[in-house]
Formats: sequence, C-alpha cells, structure tokens
Amino acid sequence: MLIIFSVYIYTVIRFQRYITRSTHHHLTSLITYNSTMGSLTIPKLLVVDFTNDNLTPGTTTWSSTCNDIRVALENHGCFIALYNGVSTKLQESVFQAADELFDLPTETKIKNIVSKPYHGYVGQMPIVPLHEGLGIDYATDHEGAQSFTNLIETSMLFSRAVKELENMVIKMIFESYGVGKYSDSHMDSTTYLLRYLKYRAPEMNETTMAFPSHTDKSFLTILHQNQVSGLEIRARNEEWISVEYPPSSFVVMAGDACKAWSNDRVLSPNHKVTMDKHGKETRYTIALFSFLSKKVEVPDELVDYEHPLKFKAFDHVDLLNYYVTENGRKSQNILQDFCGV
Ligand SMILES: O=C(O)CCC(=O)C(=O)O
Ligand SMILES: [Fe+2]
Repeated sequence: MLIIFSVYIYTVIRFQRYITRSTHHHLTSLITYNSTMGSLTIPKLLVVDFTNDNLTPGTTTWSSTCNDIRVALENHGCFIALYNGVSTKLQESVFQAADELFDLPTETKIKNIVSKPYHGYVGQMPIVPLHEGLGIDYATDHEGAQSFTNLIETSMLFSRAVKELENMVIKMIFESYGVGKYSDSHMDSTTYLLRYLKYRAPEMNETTMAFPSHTDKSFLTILHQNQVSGLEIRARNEEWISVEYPPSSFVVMAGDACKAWSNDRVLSPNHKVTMDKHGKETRYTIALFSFLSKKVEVPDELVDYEHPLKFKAFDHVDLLNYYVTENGRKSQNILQDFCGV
C-alpha cells in the first residue's frame, strides 16, 4: 500500500511539474490517459522526467527514481519517459520517414527480409488487416540502417538518441536491483532493432483490433507514437490500461528477456493496439527493441532462498526462434515453457 501510495504521490508531483511546463497541446493529450481516483485525475502510469537536470547518478533524485522505475516495472511493466534527446525536427523526420516507407509498393516492402523472426516486413495479414511493420536490425550501426538508403540518417539518429534513454533506464534498473556493476557489460552486448509500425484507421464495420495481445520478446522496448493513440497494457493486477502519451514522450516497456533476467520480478506486460472505431487518422509507432547478443541469465544476486532460480540461461535469439514454433505460438507462458527451471 505504501509503495502504491508513494508511486501515486510521485506521479502526481511529476505530473504537476510537467503541467507547469507543458504546452496546451501536450496537456490535452496527457489528460486523456488519466483515470479518476476520488475526485483527482491522475495518470495511472509512472511518468519519469529525464529532462530533469537533477537526475544524475549519485544524487538522491537518481536513487529514488531508480526505485520508482523498479516498482513501476514490477507492477505495470512500463512507464512513460519525458525525454528531450530526440529533437522535434528528428521526431518529425522519423514520422515522415515512416510515411514514405509504407508508401513504397508492397513488392519493395517485402524485400525487407531479415533472417530473425519478427524483424522484417509484416503486412497484408487477413487477421490483422490494419497493421504493417518494417524493421531495421542493428539500427544504431551504419550497415543496419543502410538497407533503406534514404532512411539511413533519420533511422540511425533516432535509434542512437533513443538508445541513450534505453541505456539510462538499464543503468537505473540494474542499480536498483543492486547489480549496477553488470550494466556496462550488458549494454556492450546489446543490439537494437528499429521497427516502423503503421496502423490505418478501420473502415466501417471493420475490426478495430490492430495488434493482438502479446508480450515483447525484447529486453526493453521503447515506443514513440504520433498523436494517434491505441496502445493498451495489462498491469500486474490484470487491469487493462490505455496508454495515451504525448507525442514528444516515450513508453518504456519491459520484454520477456528483462522478466527472465530479473528472475521473474519485472512484469513483461501483455499489450495490444486497438484503433478508435470512429478514428480517421493513421497511427504510426516507431519502436526500438533491445536484444542481447550474449546469454540472458539471472545474476546470482537475484537468486536466494526466497527467490529460487526460475529461468535457465538462454541465447536471446533462441527465444525468438522458439516463439515462431507451434509450441511457442501456443504457449501462454513462454518463458516457463522455453527456459523454466
Ligand atoms: O504500436 C504500438 O504502440 C505497440 C507495438 C507493439 O506492441 C510491438 O510492435 O510489439
Ligand atoms: Fe509489443
């Protein structure tokens, strides 16, 4: 209860600070993701202000924020990050790039073949007619971004800027679990997949289900959307929360690899995308997924009498490979089935 209360207070404080600085546009989009609690309207998800100059390692703000992030990841599996590492111009460019990318003929888009599952082009699928996705693997390197020549600069700049946020969050999670000394080697072995996602508005009487419920197979996922919302996440208490966040902010979400690494402490939340039945606008999401190029394994420090080891060490890409098998797709608890002890 105390924890919930402090998260609540913290969120209110952050939210109020945010309001005082926000433009009207941001404010309107923020208010919509609030829920009514008593007579107060507050966001359900933790909002972390990464633009705060006091957020530097070693300070009390840093350590209390690390703690807040850990609690948020354990209960919701995600939080919202206010982050100014991606300039307004770069945000515009990346959505412009998405627009151009999806306008390419299907014959061109299907050339986006990547050998790893769920890394390349998906689209024209009868069960998810609204959705299309395109991926750029090794997105922070030149070779990776080169596969779509005209998108090199934008994709790479965006990925590198968001990677900074990812790295900061990794440091904070590791530190909060008392294993900060491993964060550098973890980050050194991380690769990034950038995916451009498009959801067209549903036509009359068409399904609004734009992306079915799933957990991410990444370590962390960082999402950035245009002004069209639709993401819903299922919290630890099984409540579905509509995530509406200002276009300038980011959703940081834990994937199954983070859940495994934390020995089942972090929630890798189920989430889905539902389009507004009456909406007319196309939704774009730019998603940066982090993957480990070394084994995902629970640090010894996170195993004790009360928390016996839950998952065996595994190669991250093998989790993806398992996910595309029949058993993997059917599994209701993929980590348990894939690497459960
Ligand atoms: O579009 C979104 O907000 C979510 C996309 C997503 O969940 C995914 O690509 O794994
Ligand atoms: Fe996802």
